[in-house]
Amino acid sequence: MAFTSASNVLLKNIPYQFKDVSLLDNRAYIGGKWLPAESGATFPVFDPEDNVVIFRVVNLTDVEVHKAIDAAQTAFLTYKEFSHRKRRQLLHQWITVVKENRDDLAAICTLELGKPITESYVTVDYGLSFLEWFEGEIERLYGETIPAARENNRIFTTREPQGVVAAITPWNSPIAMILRKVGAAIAAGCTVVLKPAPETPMCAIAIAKLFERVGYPAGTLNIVTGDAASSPSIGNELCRNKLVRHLSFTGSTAVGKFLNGECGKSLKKTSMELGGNAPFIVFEDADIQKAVDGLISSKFRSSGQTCVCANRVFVHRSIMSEFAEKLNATQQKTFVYGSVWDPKVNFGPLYSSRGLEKVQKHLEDALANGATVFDKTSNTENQGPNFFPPTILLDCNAETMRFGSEETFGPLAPLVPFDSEEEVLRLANTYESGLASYFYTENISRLWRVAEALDTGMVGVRVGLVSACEQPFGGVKESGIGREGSKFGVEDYTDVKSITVGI
Ligand SMILES: NC(=O)c1ccc[n+]([C@@H]2O[C@H](COP(=O)([O-])OP(=O)(O)OC[C@H]3O[C@@H](n4cnc5c(N)ncnc54)[C@H](O)[C@@H]3O)[C@@H](O)[C@H]2O)c1
Ligand SMILES: O=C[C@H](O)CS(=O)(=O)O
Repeated sequence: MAFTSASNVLLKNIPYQFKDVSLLDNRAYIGGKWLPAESGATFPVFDPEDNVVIFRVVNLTDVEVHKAIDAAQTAFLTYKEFSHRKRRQLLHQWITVVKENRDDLAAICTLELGKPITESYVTVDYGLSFLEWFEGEIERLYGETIPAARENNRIFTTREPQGVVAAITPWNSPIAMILRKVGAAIAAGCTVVLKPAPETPMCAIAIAKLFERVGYPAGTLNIVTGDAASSPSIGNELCRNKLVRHLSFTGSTAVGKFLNGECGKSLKKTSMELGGNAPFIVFEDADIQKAVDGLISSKFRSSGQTCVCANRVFVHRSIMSEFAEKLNATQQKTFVYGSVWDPKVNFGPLYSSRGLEKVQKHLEDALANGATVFDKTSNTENQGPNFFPPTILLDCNAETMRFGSEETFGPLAPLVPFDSEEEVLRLANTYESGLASYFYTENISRLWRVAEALDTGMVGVRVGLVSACEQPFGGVKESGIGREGSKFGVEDYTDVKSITVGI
């Protein structure tokens, strides 16, 4: 297998040869220029497989962020005059270059996130599906004519792009999260200042490298890299600068609440895609193997590191032992471990030691409060420092154990017994989050009752995966504001203007 350092940016040899090394850049992208931090500061990016530093990326402050916002505003004044047809044609070109560089993008995702390479291709294709959906939406951003009460008036509406969007994205599924957010804003006619997660900045930089090859005005997309948690001036600038019309955040509920509050001071529009704590309910009349397959695809996807992963697994007491047996047998047959560069491997490490610590704390807490581990997952030896195997817990209680009120974000499947529909709906709806929920039943009346009763933005019925470009993605309660993907995702970056004409 060829071992090569793709450029002086990549600080580690990997078993992959980049086709286009120009995608590997460690600088910020502002006003169409690739720039270092004015302070010269950089921050490290680690390989989750072995905690080795693989990149050092520029670490900006509000100084550069302010310049990026100015560049985005200047670009907006030009870009907003482009016809919808021209915007669609440009987006189609971006889609084409992303497709042409799919292999390198998947490799960068595997490098930064420790995602098995096959899963990285899935996340690139998932991100592409959003761009393709948004391309179709651009020329459907219709207005309306409205019958006026006053006879000599005529009223019509238009949908207008809001302007500069500040976008902040998380480390998990970085390519998809960036394209789902930035693609919608660009399709709507807005310009963007993107602050990617410090764990996966190179995915954002590579996407910007490809964006740059299309004929957008300089400053339409800007990338400001930095560890905003330890350098709050970045977030302060994005929240306070009055040229920013919309702050679109995907990340933890705690940070989302903070940013939403800050944006409230200048009454910015915000989109918030926050944390979840998905209940996964298996009723006594469910097809048990289908429910097991659904849980495998929800709970263990991306090693449990998605916002829509099942977090609390409620199983009717009468089928608990059969369900647990089938779940363990199925997960032992499903997962292949080893190097994330091996296309046969489908289960990778957690994204960092911080992620590992959180899952370990949830496991220890559950065991200390009466839970027991069901069997031991086989053949997981000799995995890296951030590896945590798929783990099934029995005798769990969602009201007394931490997983019941905190997002685990790892491959821990706590099975909680329940006895009635009323009890499980009360348990499912107690938590402040309301992103996704799932349930399995073969009873059609129960299907409608429970789908309508679950207090989440998205419900999966006899499926463990709800995410798709055509589906409005988002939560209620403390899981967020607004929807991404679908037609709603693009409309969220437009304002409806009403025009009344006297004749
Ligand atoms: N609802 C969704 O669509 C969705 C999708 C993916 C992840 N998530 C959630 O994201 C979380 C995991 O991602 P994470 O660990 O990157 O979350 P995080 O909130 O720690 O960070 C998310 C982003 O916010 C930035 N950030 C952190 N503090 C900031 C501040 N003070 N000012 C400005 N920016 C700041 C980070 O640098 C990163 O870019 C989980 O809770 C998961 O549920 C939600
Ligand atoms: O982790 C959060 C993602 O939005 C989940 S998904 O990749 O969209 O299913």
